[in-house]
Amino acid sequence: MDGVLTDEEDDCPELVPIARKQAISTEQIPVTIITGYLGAGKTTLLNYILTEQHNKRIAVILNEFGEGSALEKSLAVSQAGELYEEWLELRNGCLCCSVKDNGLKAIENLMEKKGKFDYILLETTGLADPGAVASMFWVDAELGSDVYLDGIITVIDAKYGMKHLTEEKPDGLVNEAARQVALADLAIINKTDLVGEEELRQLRETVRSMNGLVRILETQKSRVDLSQVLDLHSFDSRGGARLQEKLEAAKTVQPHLDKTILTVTFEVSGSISEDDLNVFIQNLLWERSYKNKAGLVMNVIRLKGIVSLREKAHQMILQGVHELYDLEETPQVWSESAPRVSRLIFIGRNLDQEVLQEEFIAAVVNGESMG
Ligand SMILES: Nc1nc2c(ncn2[C@@H]2O[C@H](COP(=O)(O)OP(=O)(O)OP(=O)(O)O)[C@@H](O)[C@H]2O)c(=O)[nH]1
Ligand SMILES: [Zn+2]
Repeated sequence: MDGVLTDEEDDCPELVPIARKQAISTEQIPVTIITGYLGAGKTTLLNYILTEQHNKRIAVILNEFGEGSALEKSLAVSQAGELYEEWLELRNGCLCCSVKDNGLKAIENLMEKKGKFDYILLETTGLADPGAVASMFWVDAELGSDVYLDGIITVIDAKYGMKHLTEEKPDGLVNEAARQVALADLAIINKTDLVGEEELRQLRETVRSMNGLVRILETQKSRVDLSQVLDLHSFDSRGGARLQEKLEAAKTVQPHLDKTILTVTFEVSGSISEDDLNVFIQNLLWERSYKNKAGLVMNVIRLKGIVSLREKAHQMILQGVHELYDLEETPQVWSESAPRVSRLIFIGRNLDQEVLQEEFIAAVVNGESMG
């Protein structure tokens, strides 16, 4: 890059897919995002984790990003029972960049003032889109930040969850509760004391049909086994082996309602070139050029995969959240004796398994015919 950076360029770094990323150092602090509809039990979960967990210094952040148009937002952080507040200044025009810069800066400021935390729990407000918050931590972690995204937990109300998940929004958008389930690495169905076994089973199946990757726990008063909640490594290569198992077990499920979120998955043998994979993903996430058989544009909220790149001896993990995606090398080497297989899973709306698989196969074949 040449010459002087203008203020604007300085404030709004360009978003580019990052292929090479440094291994996560032990210095980086995990961030777990806790989301879920109003009253589902997020705060109860936070408090449970704080009382159960005695050997970690946990900072709790209550988040209001992306809501309203106020120019300043506060970030409340509690540690060891004390509450601190940091103010975020949202600069003109570019909300996502401002939130990204300032949210992390606020956390870094806090660590300077209060000493390092071992873990950050971030509770979003009930109507927030956790995708925006997730991408803030996810992208920046790759730029050498102090924090990294460990996982997204969605708390679901056993009694009212089904109503929230199946609510249709008048504008045809995906409702907030469904979006939160689509993004989740872990779904906690809470308040099981309020429902019968059949009601619980239906909710569990609905959650499963929306998100074929999510781990589901059922709780009362958000009491969970902490080892299933913290240090999930859902966004980095340390979660690779677990992801491979999940991908092999995942199935495309036909949803009951056609406007709902669904999961589709497929596997394709052979290898794809990195360029062709980028084109496939960018057509899907950025150009929005893939449509289902009804002619509706596919809308992917989350994607994951283990992919065989022609250029690589190692398995690659592919991850996507909304428009962001990332490809990371895993420690796992492809076996010489067995054929290579790429497995992908997509969570979103208007997805068609056959169409996606055909597009992916076309990209694999394209690379082969090029030599
Ligand atoms: N019956 C029952 N009530 C519960 C359970 N877990 C939490 N609650 C209650 O549900 C209410 C809401 O819980 P919170 O933890 O505040 O929920 P939240 O998701 O943080 O709510 P908001 O921040 O307002 O969106 C509280 O009154 C809790 O005591 C449960 O397992 N069973
Ligand atoms: Zn709360």
